[in-house]
Amino acid sequence: MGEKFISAERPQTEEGYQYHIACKPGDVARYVLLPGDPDRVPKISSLWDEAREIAFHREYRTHTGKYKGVPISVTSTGIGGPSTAIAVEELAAIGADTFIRVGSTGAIQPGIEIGDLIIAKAAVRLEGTSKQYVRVEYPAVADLEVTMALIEAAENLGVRYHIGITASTDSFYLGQGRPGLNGYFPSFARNILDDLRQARVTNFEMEAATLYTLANIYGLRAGCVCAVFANRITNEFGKAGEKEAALVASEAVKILHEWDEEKERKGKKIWFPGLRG
Ligand SMILES: O=P(O)(O)O[C@H]1O[C@H](CO)[C@@H](O)[C@H]1O
Ligand SMILES: O=c1cc[nH]c(=O)[nH]1
Repeated sequence: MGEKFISAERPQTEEGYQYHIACKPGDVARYVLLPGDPDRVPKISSLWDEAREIAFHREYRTHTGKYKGVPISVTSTGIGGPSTAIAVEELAAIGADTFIRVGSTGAIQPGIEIGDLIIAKAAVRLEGTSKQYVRVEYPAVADLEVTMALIEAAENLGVRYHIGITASTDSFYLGQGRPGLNGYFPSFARNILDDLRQARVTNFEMEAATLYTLANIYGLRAGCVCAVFANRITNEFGKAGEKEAALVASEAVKILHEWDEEKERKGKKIWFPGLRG
């Protein structure tokens, strides 16, 4: 990437390499999948027709390739809002406009099993990053098209999925109602899980609220599909559903690409079921 940056306000090199993600214009597709874990990047891109590693800098690992002929990228965000906001800022600056978080999550409602998928139609903003962008009353909502494409992909693939509201936290332990070290569990943390469950929140994870808030502010599209690793009702934990989430997200990109072409042909701003055919 080189070490000479042309601005402190928006650090990038003359070629347009972004300071954190180490990618430049042309390196990523308009559709970018966003797992938290850098190890998930090659697992996701191995499901595509072709892929190559573009960069791996800090927590940001990027692969670009094609899925069923459609240009697609994946960049890991690392854990939490701050690093996710940086990923969105820098990916959008080099041409990405559609994001799908491919995460893991903890389910807090009955009837959701380890390995099931949860598609988040909205996110409770329990993280801090989005609050540095806009007032707390602003909603963190998913894009309608991306969410519909995720649902269609999950249906086509025949996987078990749920649609819900995720709560995105800055803390995996206290913030998600888990006791800390040596049983540290203050009263404000003890009730969080039950309060959110009563409000029909489906799950906990740590990035969707930041992603949705920034996407709406900037006029980008974002959605989220997560594999359930933790069942907070039965106290089970298992790393299942990762491949299914990656397939659903990749397939959703193919669907979105078709819908985007259909919109273009018909001069429409948004895809809706009646447009089909
Ligand atoms: O598996 P990823 O995508 O990292 O997502 C979840 O896993 C991490 C916590 O274990 C947090 O990033 C949370 O959101
Ligand atoms: O319980 C969980 C599992 C995965 N990711 C989270 O943030 N929480």
